[in-house]
Amino acid sequence: MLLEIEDIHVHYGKIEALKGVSLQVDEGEIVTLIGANGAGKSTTLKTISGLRPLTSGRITFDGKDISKVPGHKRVLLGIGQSPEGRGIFPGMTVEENLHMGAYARKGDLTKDMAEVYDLFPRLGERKKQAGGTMSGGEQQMLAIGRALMTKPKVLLLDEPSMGLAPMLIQQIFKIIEEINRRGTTVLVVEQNAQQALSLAHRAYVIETGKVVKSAPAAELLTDPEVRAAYLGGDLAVDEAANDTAVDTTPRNGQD
Ligand SMILES: Nc1ncnc2c1ncn2[C@@H]1O[C@H](COP(=O)(O)OP(=O)(O)OP(=O)(O)O)[C@@H](O)[C@H]1O
Repeated sequence: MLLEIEDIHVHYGKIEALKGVSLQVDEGEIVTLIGANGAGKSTTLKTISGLRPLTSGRITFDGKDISKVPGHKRVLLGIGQSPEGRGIFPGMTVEENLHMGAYARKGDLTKDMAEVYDLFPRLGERKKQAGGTMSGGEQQMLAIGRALMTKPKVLLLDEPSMGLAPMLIQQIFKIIEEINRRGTTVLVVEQNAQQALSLAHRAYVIETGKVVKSAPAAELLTDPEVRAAYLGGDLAVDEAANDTAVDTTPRNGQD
């Protein structure tokens, strides 16, 4: 197992945001964490990357207890995060932003930069453009590219689809799949449960700071409770809607 979180409790002042979350990520997997606003998804990722301290519980990464390891050292161990809201450096060019991702590494970055440009040709076309002048989708690509420059064993993605047009969402999810195919384990937090469950191997559902379900992602796509809460309806309703959509029989006098 690459990453294991055991019974973590996390507070913001007196508010307990995580009330005993446990989850595991195996090497090579794409795992997703879905849940409503405020459920604790982002907090879980921030706690894994070391941006939030644990009140109690344990995080083990690559066989090592990292619960008390500071965030900048977790990056060196192989935990890379693309944060919610992207957090790129707006005044720096695309190229400079990518270099920042690798600031703690020595050696020639040419090959790694080329790999990011291969995944995101759009970034390659815009190496000298300031990050802050890029479109939302391009900034999302840049944030993921920058996280990849840390050479992570696990890539943590917080809401990669946020604020993007449907076509771009498809594109970003395809790229995440390709990043995983090339060998990086992925833990992705998403509001867009349909997309996330279609992409991931396994999924956890989190509600008010607790994991309430975990299963293969494909199973959750047809789980009635998950459908009702996160996928906008139950399967029977969707199937009925599909039947109507493919029914091309002319209706006399109605067209
Ligand atoms: N900086 C903060 N200070 C105080 N409370 C916070 C802070 N950040 C998050 N919280 C609270 O912790 C809980 C979990 O928030 P979190 O951002 O992890 O949820 P989320 O599932 O990622 O939601 P969203 O999808 O809306 O981003 C919420 O009740 C939230 O209000």
